[in-house]
Amino acid sequence: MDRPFLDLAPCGPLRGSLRVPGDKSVTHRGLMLLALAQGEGRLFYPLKAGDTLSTARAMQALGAEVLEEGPHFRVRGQGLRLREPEDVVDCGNAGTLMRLLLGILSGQEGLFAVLTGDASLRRRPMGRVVEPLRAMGASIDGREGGKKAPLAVRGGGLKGVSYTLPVPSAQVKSALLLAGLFAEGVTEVVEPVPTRDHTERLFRHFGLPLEAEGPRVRTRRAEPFPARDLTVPGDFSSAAFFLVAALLTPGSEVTVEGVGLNTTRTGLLKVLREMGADLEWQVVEGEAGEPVGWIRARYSPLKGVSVDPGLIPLMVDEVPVLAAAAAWAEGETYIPNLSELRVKESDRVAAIAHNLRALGVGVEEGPDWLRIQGGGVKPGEVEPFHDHRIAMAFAVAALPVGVRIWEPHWAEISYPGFFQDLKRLCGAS
Ligand SMILES: O=C(O)C1=C[C@@H](OP(=O)(O)O)[C@@H](O)[C@H](O)C1
Ligand SMILES: C=C(OP(=O)(O)O)C(=O)O
Repeated sequence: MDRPFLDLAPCGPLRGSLRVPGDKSVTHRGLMLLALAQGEGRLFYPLKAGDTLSTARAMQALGAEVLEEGPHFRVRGQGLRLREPEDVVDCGNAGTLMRLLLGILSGQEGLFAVLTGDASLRRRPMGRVVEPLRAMGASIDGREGGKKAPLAVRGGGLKGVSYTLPVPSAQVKSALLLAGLFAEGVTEVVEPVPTRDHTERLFRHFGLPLEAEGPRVRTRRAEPFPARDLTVPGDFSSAAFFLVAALLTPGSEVTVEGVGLNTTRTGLLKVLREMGADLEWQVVEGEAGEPVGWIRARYSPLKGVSVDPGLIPLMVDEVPVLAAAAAWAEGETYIPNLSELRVKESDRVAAIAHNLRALGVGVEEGPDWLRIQGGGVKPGEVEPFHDHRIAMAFAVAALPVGVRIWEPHWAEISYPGFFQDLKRLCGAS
């Protein structure tokens, strides 16, 4: 069978400004919380992409109304009580959807639901949410004793627990906090390493119970709560591709506007600055408790660095595009603490190493680290391994020399229109 591909010509300087699509994490959570609210609320500028459309469909299957109004969504919630779905709920490619929804469904008294997903999602570890949810009293079963989807949930009977996250994961934290809204007593999550805090900010936006004290976050059983409109900031993870593209293409200057600048997401900015990047940013306003502003990137000769392992959870989805920057830097870049990347949409450590080699870049791969020899890339072919971030990051890595990208449509999981935006900024038609 013919596989689709996209040939990108070498890109000249990138110039201009853009707005990237809405934040994926906030869109997933906004749809879920509006589905649990009472009455109607609008989600302004949400991400409408593969992953978040899976969430919209899932919440509809659970009884919420989700209507498109131009670029926005209008959601009519079910209150805290969802409807039993008539069929298996398909979470597509979205880990965030499956894990957070497991938390919500565990709390639904008597409701039965089965969650599945695509081949990638069915390979990903679900034991990390199933185990602590079972400790709260949830009844969940699935493949490999509940470690893999499809997973069947019979909701109800939850009691709060205190749970210390064994791996830094905002998805696990969020699943437990959502379950905690339906549990007797207090549910506490302790995170030794901070992760993105969108769930906590949205709990506050909707007036849901939340106490945060250092590494501890607590919630308790929620009373029915009214819907409230919510504006989604631009996705920092999507902006990152254009920032790095500008940094490594001579003569470039790109400004991304209206982008989320939550510091639990922007670890990449620190690493790039340390590499010598000419980057400026400013918070201009707050939306739904999230800081929003602009970021400007100008072409900069970069140098290799040894990345602080503590920054990885604050840039977990940006490691592929950091590898693109490292490929163009002078000298070696060492990126540690990557074990979580092995269980994303693809094994991203292996996918990064494969594509760097395909572009003529020296790379060594360890169990949880990468060592990349900078100095530029050669024209070649990019294999996304069915992973949106790999497709986009390596389009960026090869931008100055041109590249063939196999199955470019994977980008639509988080960024429909990515290649059009890239071509526009490159001055191509
Ligand atoms: O909570 C979220 O919205 C996300 C958390 C991260 O996953 P983990 O919780 O597995 O680290 C991230 O990789 C994913 O893209 C989105
Ligand atoms: C890991 C990602 O998403 P998810 O876990 O929701 O599939 C991602 O978007 O890079």
